[in-house]
Amino acid sequence: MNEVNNKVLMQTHKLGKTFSHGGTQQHVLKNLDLTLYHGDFTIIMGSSGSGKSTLLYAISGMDKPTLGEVLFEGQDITAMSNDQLAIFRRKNCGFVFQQIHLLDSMSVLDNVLSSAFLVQKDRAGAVEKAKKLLLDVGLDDSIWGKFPAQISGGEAQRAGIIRALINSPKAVFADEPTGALNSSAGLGVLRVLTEVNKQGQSIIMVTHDLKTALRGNRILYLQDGVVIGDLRLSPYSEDSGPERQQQLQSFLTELGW
Ligand SMILES: Nc1ncnc2c1ncn2[C@@H]1O[C@H](COP(=O)(O)OP(=O)(O)OP(=O)(O)O)[C@@H](O)[C@H]1O
Repeated sequence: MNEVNNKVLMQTHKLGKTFSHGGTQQHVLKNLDLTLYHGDFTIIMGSSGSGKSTLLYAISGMDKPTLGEVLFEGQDITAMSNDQLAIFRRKNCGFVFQQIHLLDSMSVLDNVLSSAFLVQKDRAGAVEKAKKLLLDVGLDDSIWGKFPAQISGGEAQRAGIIRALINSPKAVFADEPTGALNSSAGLGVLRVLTEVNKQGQSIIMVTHDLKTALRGNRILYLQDGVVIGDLRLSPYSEDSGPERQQQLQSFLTELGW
């Protein structure tokens, strides 16, 4: 499916983000014109401080850019009020961060349902969907009633992903989602993301890690707030050959990664 994705999910026009530190201005994103497509697993790479997270927050409506526009399916989200943005995000976006913040006072299932009930009117349907998705990521009913303090980091991250997916968002935004996990838990998380992307879920993910980036079918490379590289790869599969890794490695090496 991913090879022919050409339906525009979002576009940025002359996107800019500037932070002020005392009297000094830091231009972190500079005049970015970018088009992202439905169904893609888009990876954002680049050196530390190049503006990856800032870009992710600006295009997902988590933060307001200083200049320019972000059009999400043609709708200018930069023109929205904070209240409109909050509703927009709830309906259209799922978020997965390095540190998953499940609510400590709620069980795993209730954490997922707390997101679902904000949007979905059919409560019984939402419960059924939550259980199915949790099962799909290997979290069975022995986990559903547990509290965050009683589960592992990998289990919490998978529950966090289901919370991000429960409202069938148009885009999932992930910032180093495996960064805090050991390699086997990280692999579990990547498998889930790969699987939902195969089913058509658009994902935009920031990562430093080559193995993680290999999951994507489009790699954007950011340097000093500008996209200087844009690579298309075939969709990931478990038996993707070494050429795919070689292709990504050469792309990154050429850009000075
Ligand atoms: N809220 C903020 N206030 C002030 N400066 C910020 C803020 N957020 C980010 N910055 C600055 O913007 C620059 C880019 O930060 P950003 O987190 O986007 O980079 P990154 O590429 O994601 O880095 P890393 O790979 O290290 O996470 C950094 O110099 C950072 O200090």
